[in-house]
Amino acid sequence: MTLSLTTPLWLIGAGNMGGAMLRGWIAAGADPRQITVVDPFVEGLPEGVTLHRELPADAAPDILVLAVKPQQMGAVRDIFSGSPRLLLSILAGVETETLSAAFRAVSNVRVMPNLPVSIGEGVSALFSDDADAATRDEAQALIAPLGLTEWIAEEKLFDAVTALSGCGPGFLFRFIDALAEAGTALGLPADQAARLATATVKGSGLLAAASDESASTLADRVASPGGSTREGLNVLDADEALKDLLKRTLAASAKRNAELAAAARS
Ligand SMILES: NC(=O)C1=CN([C@@H]2O[C@H](COP(=O)(O)OP(=O)(O)OC[C@H]3O[C@@H](n4cnc5c(N)ncnc54)[C@H](O)[C@@H]3O)[C@@H](O)[C@H]2O)C=CC1
Ligand SMILES: O=C(O)[C@@H]1CCC=N1
Repeated sequence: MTLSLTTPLWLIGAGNMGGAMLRGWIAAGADPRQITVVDPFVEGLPEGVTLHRELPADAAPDILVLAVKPQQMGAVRDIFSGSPRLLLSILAGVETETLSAAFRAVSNVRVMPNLPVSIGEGVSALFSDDADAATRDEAQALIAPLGLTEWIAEEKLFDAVTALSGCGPGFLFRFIDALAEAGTALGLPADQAARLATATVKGSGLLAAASDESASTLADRVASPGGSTREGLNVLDADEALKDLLKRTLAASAKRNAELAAAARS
């Protein structure tokens, strides 16, 4: 899916996530000359992108993508005098009402992307309660080249999608590390175990995405009756150990998003 920017886009904050979206957009064909970044510290931006260390006084962005940390939103709001037509915010836990009061955009769309957007394989959840159909289509066209996009019906579910797909890559990277370490504990060289673990997660994810069968059925296909996968699954399934661990993991992330929202409201 290619991206053609028809209007200039301003990206405020190009760190881990803003930078990943920027790379994803340019890889998808966006003209870097249509993109302006405002970031006091970022280095190594793609060629052709305009960089300002601070927001110029006469800046009047049409599309503003806000990608600073929630705790940095106040500093951006205080120097921002214009009213963008469309605000896309990726700030975890900062609600539409807070964004709308701070930036006075005509339309506000919350987006929760994840890190694989940099290679067009991300997941982005979107929510808006004030964008009309054409503006929602515009937001969708901007985000869809970065991977799967899903509109969320209620803003209260945003903390849940943030925990699942926004934070999810962090949990999966940890899983890859743990899988590799477990292989090393059985005697494999560490670098080889890391390659095997990474490729196993990659291939399994691709297969799950391409298959009509559920992940649960696919797990059963790996587990031959009386074989060794079943013995391993029995460990993960005992007392729902893995399910319980992930429920607690996502609940902790969702709780933190709610705390960030409360802090941003005040
Ligand atoms: N890292 C991730 O995987 C994800 C992050 N997010 C959201 O993305 C936002 C940014 O997170 P990260 O990229 O991880 O943080 P980060 O710290 O890597 O990036 C923040 C960027 O903002 C810049 N910045 C700081 N003050 C600024 C200002 N006044 N004006 C302009 N730029 C300023 C910093 O120099 C930095 O480059 C957060 O709100 C987070 O909730 C959302 C989904 C996933
Ligand atoms: O850790 C964070 O707060 C952000 C939100 C989703 C992923 N990273």
